[in-house]
Amino acid sequence: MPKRVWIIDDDRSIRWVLERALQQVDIETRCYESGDDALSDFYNEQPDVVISDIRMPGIDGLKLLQRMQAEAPQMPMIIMTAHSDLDSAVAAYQGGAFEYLPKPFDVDEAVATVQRALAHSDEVLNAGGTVEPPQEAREIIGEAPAMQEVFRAIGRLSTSNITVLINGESGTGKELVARALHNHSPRRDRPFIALNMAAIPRDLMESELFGHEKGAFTGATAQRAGRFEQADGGTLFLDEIGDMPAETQTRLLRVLADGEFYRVGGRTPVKVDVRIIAATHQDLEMLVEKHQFREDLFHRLNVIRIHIPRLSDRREDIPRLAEHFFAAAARELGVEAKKLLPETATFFSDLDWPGNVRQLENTCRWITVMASGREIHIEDLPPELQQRPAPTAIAGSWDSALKMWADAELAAGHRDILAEAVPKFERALIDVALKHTGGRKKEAAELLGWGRNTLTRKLKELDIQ
Ligand SMILES: Nc1ncnc2c1ncn2[C@@H]1O[C@H](COP(=O)(O)OP(=O)(O)OP(=O)(O)O)[C@@H](O)[C@H]1O
Repeated sequence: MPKRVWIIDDDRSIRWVLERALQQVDIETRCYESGDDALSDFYNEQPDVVISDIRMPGIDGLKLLQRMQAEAPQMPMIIMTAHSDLDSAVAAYQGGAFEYLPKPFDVDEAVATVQRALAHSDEVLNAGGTVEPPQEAREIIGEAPAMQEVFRAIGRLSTSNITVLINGESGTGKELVARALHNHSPRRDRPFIALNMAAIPRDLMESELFGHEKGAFTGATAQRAGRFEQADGGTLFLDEIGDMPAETQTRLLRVLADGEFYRVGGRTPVKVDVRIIAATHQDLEMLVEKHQFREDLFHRLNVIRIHIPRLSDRREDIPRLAEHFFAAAARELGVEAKKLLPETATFFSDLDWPGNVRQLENTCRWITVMASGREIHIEDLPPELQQRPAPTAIAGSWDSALKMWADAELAAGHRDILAEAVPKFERALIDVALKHTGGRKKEAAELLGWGRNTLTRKLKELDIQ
């Protein structure tokens, strides 16, 4: 069925532009000059997505949002306005808008937003009505080679239903990748169910996974479907699989082999078709060796393995990730997005981030709340991050910071970049050497590996006092 989008704007040219752009991607559109006209139709039939201006004669876009949300809370609405003031953006999000588009907007961007809203409404329908965070919150950022490798794997697996085992430290984005695998798989229109083994009490695990019959145990007052049944036709994401108790491992293995199972206390087998994606931060091979994880189950899960690098192994992604999290935090909190000053970005990229992307995300949220200015200085960072980065972190990454700088310079159209970089480089080394020798030039020259005269000449050239 073609998707239907309503466009509501008193400006004819906007209606026309959006209508044409959406029709080109096979989206059915209907246009309204006023919110009141749209509303009276809305009580009879509803589109998949509404895109509406705020300021219009008659009912305004925000009130319209309120009325439509009351009628159809699951339907995504996109709010646009020429007056891209903070207040209307905040009001739009608080009113439950899916996205806010300040005018003038790029038409492609508007179309992409509508498509995201449509995908979101599909997802909500499939999830049985629970509202999940907007799609763009799940964008995976990764230009580092190791992340490109992950993307390629997602692409290659997009036509298959094969079992995948994801490895990576806590907070590296395992769940995000699992969702991406699902969203790019033939099962994308079916449910994605995530379950964290480490978060479920042992004695509830079986009933959580396989459901139970009424009366199976004290408190089982009604029959309940387990996660396997809920995920039928779709994907079941088993996070922290290394924490699965031995007896559940045995049951899981049987389900994977037979494609059927019994609810707790049940006698009739339940058949399901579920794709398993498992994840762990542990070394499963080692758990197998120590007899803490069944070897046969390990082999069933370990068909395709995706490794997600720790954040400190993809430092080049840190500035973009930070920017992404600042934008998200700003939206959540209804404030302007913070921006890292270049030296703060470098400092960020040099940190070790033991909590990986999740720690970076939390830090960006903390800064958004705590820092007063828009531009973030090193002093604005949480105190525990302000200590000097470990020497290995510095040694390992100054060249990547340099590369980032060069990249930005060239992207900005600057030329002759060595002429700027080399003196900076020399000045930095000379400064540090002089600091180490308390300003004594002869020794500093030695530390640098220069003759004394060379240092004197350089000091003059670089105008260092
Ligand atoms: N490459 C990325 N781009 C954007 N956001 C990311 C990226 N990687 C992780 N995140 C975000 O960081 C947070 C942690 O990611 P996620 O929950 O997927 O990690 P995890 O490896 O499953 O963690 P755990 O093992 O602790 O459950 C999430 O909010 C996720 O959206």
